[in-house]
Amino acid sequence: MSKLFRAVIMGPPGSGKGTISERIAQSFGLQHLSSGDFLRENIAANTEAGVLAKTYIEKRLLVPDHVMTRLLLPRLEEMTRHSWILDGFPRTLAQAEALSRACELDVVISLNIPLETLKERLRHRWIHPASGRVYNLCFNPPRVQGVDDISGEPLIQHEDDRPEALVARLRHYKDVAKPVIDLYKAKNILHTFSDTDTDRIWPHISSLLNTKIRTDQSSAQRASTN
Ligand SMILES: Nc1ncnc2c1ncn2[C@@H]1O[C@H](COP(=O)(O)OP(=O)(O)OP(=O)(O)O)[C@@H](O)[C@H]1O
Ligand SMILES: Nc1nc2c(ncn2[C@@H]2O[C@H](COP(=O)(O)OP(=O)(O)O)[C@@H](O)[C@H]2O)c(=O)[nH]1
Repeated sequence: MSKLFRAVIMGPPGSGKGTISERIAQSFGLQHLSSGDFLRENIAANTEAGVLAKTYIEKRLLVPDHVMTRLLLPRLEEMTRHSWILDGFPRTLAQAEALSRACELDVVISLNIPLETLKERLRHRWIHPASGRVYNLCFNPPRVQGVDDISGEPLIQHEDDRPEALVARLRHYKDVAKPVIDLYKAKNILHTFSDTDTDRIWPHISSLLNTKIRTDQSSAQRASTN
């Protein structure tokens, strides 16, 4: 059996984590687990963790680490037979440490996108709140303006995506993410990509994953034939 592949994608709001994770999921067959989408599913289903998480999200606070790990780690347990990419988790050092105790990561992708680009993207980001599907009026517009392609329901914009809110969100991201990035750098699994366009970053990510997944699979095959 080929070795399972474990990846995490990190980056500030608007850096393209969701967009790139979807491309990775489609191109490499990895399952994409977005912490934000998973929280929204739990909120919609009124689970205990969802009800609790909602109180923090409404106040624009991070959900506490113990709530996030109690929610996410069992979900990952259910995915032990799949290769996956995590988007939005881990967000803090405590979450990263809890994840390290649960499994070994192969690759961490960190997106480093200029502030002006993030502002511009988020200004044009439209979301289908029920599914988490994301559009951009220039980059990937919906077929009908203001309407989700699949459900036909209306799209919304987040208050937090206003350019005025972004600087504070970015500062917060940098403070919280720095120790996580340092941890993955020390483990030698961090790969950073810097550009203004997802389409220019994508070939580099794609060739990194091609190398990693192929190398891992052939060494797993060698191990199984020895
Ligand atoms: N790993 C996490 N730890 C704590 N809270 C989280 C985590 N992931 C998501 N959340 C909570 O869920 C909310 C929505 O998450 P989501 O990832 O969809 O959007 P975001 O973090 O606001 O921005 P973006 O997706 O643009 O980076 C967050 O604002 C936060 O309150
Ligand atoms: N113009 C432009 N928009 C992009 C590009 N990549 C992603 N987007 C859009 O930018 C917004 C933020 O991307 P998203 O994947 O949601 O980022 P996340 O917040 O890191 O998950 C979305 O509206 C995307 O459709 C790009 O290269 N150019």
